[in-house]
Amino acid sequence: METHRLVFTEDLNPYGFLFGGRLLSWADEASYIAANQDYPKCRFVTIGMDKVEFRHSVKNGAILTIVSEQVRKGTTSITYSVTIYSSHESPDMPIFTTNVTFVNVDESGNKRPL
Ligand SMILES: CCCCCCCCCCCCCCCC(=O)SCCNC(=O)CCNC(=O)[C@H](O)C(C)(C)COP(=O)(O)OP(=O)(O)OC[C@H]1O[C@@H](n2cnc3c(N)ncnc32)[C@H](O)[C@@H]1OP(=O)(O)O
Repeated sequence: METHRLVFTEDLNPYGFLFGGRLLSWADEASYIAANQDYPKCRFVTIGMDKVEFRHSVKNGAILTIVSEQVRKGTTSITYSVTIYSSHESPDMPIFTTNVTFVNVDESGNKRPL
């Protein structure tokens, strides 16, 4: 699944670049939407995100492309890779990558098979 975000002033940190927490939130949300589309009957919560590194600062006005793809299916969990590109950088050079894992839970919050 591919989605986009436009970086606004309210997304920036005090130095004038995109706040890292906002990027993590968008990565989580995009992969959640992908998982929800792939498994519409499941109720997913995020259990973990792999190591994250911020090696490219992102400026105001950048259009981000967020690509989420399923990379692993377990018993109760599902993992999505998230790759983010910026319109201010080369189109073949991601500015951020990680994996996000979700667990399928019941109405009481207990894990259950996919
Ligand atoms: C009525 C109204 C309806 C409204 C409808 C609205 C719909 C609109 C919804 C929007 C919603 C957005 C959703 C956002 C997503 C959150 O923001 S969720 C909020 C943050 N997350 C949480 O609160 C989850 C808290 N964690 C937990 O409750 C428990 O850890 C869980 C999830 C029940 C799992 O139980 P556990 O005993 O800790 O799990 P455990 O057996 O260790 O591992 C379970 C699986 O996870 C894997 N795993 C464990 N740790 C890790 C790790 N660190 N990394 C990767 N995998 C791991 C295990 O390998 C295992 O996989 P399987 O082999 O079964 O496939």
